[in-house]
Amino acid sequence: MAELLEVNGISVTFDGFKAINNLAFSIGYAELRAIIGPNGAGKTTFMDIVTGKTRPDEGSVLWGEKSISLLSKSESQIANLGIGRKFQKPTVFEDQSVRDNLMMALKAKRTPWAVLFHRGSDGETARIEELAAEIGLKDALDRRAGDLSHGQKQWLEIGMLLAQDPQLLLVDEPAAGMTVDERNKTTEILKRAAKTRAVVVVEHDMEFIRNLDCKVTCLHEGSVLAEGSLDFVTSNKDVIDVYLGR
Ligand SMILES: Nc1ncnc2c1ncn2[C@@H]1O[C@H](COP(=O)(O)OP(=O)(O)OP(=O)(O)O)[C@@H](O)[C@H]1O
Repeated sequence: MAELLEVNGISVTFDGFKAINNLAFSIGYAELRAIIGPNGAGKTTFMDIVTGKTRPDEGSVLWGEKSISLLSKSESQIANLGIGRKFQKPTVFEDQSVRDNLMMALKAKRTPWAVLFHRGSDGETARIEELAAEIGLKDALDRRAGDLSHGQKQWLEIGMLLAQDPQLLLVDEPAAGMTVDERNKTTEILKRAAKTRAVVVVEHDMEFIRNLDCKVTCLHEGSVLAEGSLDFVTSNKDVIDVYLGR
């Protein structure tokens, strides 16, 4: 398959309400994509479908070179195939250090066989330092995660996901509650991460999306309303009408 993820014709109905309506979406192997859309557009439901939390009533969700159908996979199987998800609220182990949080995430990736023969390696220490540098927390490795700022906790959680080496990372509203400086750093982290994997960012903050400088998909009523550059999407008449509630 030319793309990493190809979603076609998916629909989901909750109690007679069509939350996702014949949605098509695809993303390449190393691509950054922003998903926008008004409240209730179906952004969260879409991510729930990709991660196996919600099953569509129809359509296909194909993954990777072998076009594996994700619809027959459980949530944990999908995670193991290489799809990581970051929810809006950071969930780190507050009483553990940044280093230990990253270490736990690295260990979670290992197969039972590798865990059995694990002795703790230089390679692992180096990988933790590399991850900490990627998320701008190299100087905070020995700090208690609970003492980090909101932005730093978000980066730590992104680092914990990167430790598991996902091929696709889904990130829900990363900029919410961040200072301008934290937002800028988050932009850098996500752009860097997308150089070697696919990253999908669901976000309401248009300035943040502009700085991501990537293709944008606008959802509305469970379908793609417009797709392209941010300027292209935000100058689309249907998008303007939806955002202005017309
Ligand atoms: N489990 C559910 N049962 C019933 N309705 C649901 C369920 N999950 C989502 N919906 C409805 O489906 C629609 C799409 O919701 P979804 O949360 O995917 O939108 P969203 O684009 O993520 O919105 P927001 O930007 O507010 O997070 C909404 O109208 C929502 O109320």
